[in-house]
Order: sequence, then C-alpha cells, then structure tokens
Amino acid sequence: TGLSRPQRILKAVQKNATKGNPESVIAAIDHYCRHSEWAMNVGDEKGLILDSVVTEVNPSTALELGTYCGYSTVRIARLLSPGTKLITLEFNPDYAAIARQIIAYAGLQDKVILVEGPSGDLIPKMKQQHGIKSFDFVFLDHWKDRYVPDTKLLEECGLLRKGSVLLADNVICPGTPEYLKYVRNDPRYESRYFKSNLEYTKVEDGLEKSVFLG
Ligand SMILES: O=c1[nH]cnc2c(O)cc(-c3ccc(F)cc3)cc12
Ligand SMILES: [Mg+2]
Repeated sequence: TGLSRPQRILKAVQKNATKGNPESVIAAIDHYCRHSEWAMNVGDEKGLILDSVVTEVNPSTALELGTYCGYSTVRIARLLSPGTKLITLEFNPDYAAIARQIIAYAGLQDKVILVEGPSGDLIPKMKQQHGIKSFDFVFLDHWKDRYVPDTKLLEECGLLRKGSVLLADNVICPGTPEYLKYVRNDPRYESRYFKSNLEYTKVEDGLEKSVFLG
C-alpha cells in the first residue's frame, strides 16, 4: 500500500526543505499538510503560540510528550539556548523512525533526545537515565487520556518545580476535559487558555498553559 503518511511528510521535507535549516523544515511540513494531506502536527497557527511560550520560558530542560513526525520537536529545539536539551517521548516506533530523520534533516539532533516507549513507563526513569532534576517546560501532545495521569506522574516523580510550565495541545479538539478540570481547579496550578484553531483548519482548538506553583 505504498508509503505511510509520515513517510510522505519526510519525502516532502527532503524535497522542499534545506538541510540544516529548521525554518525551511517547518515551512515544508506546513505547506504539505495544508495543501496535500492533513496531519496532526501542532501546525503554524498554534505553533506561533508554542514559540512564544518556549521563548518566554527559555527552558534549560524541556520535555515533549508525543513526537509524531518531529514537527513541534523542531519548533521547540530551534529556540533552545546552546547546551540545553529537549527530551521527546514517542510510543509509536514508525513515527519515531521518521521523526529522527526529520530532526536530523533540520540539524537539531544534538539538542534532542528522542526516547521510544510509553510515557507512563519512561517518565519515572527521567532522573536516572538523563540526569534530569526537574523540567522547566513540558509540551503535552500525545494522547488525551494520558494528559492527567502523566501530569500526576511528573508531580509524584518530583520532575516539576515552582514555576515549571506545562503547555497542552488539543484541549478543545479532540478535547481533554479531564485535564482542563484538573489544572484549572487545582490551586497548585495557574492556568490560561490560548484560543486558536486545529492545525490547518478553521475548527477551534487551543493550548492550555499551566504554571506549577509548587
Ligand atoms: O492524537 C493526537 N495526538 C496529538 N495531537 C493531535 C492533534 O493535534 C490533533 C488530533 C486530531 C484532531 C482532529 C481529528 F479529527 C483527528 C485527530 C489528534 C492528535
Ligand atoms: Mg496535537
């Protein structure tokens, strides 16, 4: 049945982007997914909000839950200061294989650690495996039913500190009502909703930014 959607996205990057140029990789994926076939990248509109939060936080340690093809991985990693790392977790090995190639094509492989496996198993290993004390920034973009359990796991593993910023994609579409209730009702979080649109569409979606108060 030919190439998978992630494989077609990689081909579009190899055809239309310039090696070592993250902006061109982002533009190539956005053009392909807007004009050829939709894919679940955070996209250009929500991507600008992601950029502004990453720039504001300027994290020394960052975690992404859900790599997919590496689009948001590239968006985040291109903004990180030298010497800082982004750890990205991906459950699907086929997605991970494509993401590694797209991240490398952007020239950002030295700033990114891609780990394959279920986030619920990998989060408790972050300290010992990667020498992480805590995360300054976490981007939740994997599976809506994992947002609450993984947030609780980050808390329990002592991976959040006073001021850690969580940014969650898809809080409207497909929607994460449990997560919104959790971060909006828990006094340990200061939450704010950034209204936007589902990637490459006119459907409403948004990002929820939640600061852990410790
Ligand atoms: O499953 C998803 N994980 C991470 N991000 C997603 C994302 O940005 C969008 C969607 C999505 C949205 C609408 C639809 F009709 C079908 C899929 C899923 C995920
Ligand atoms: Mg998403």
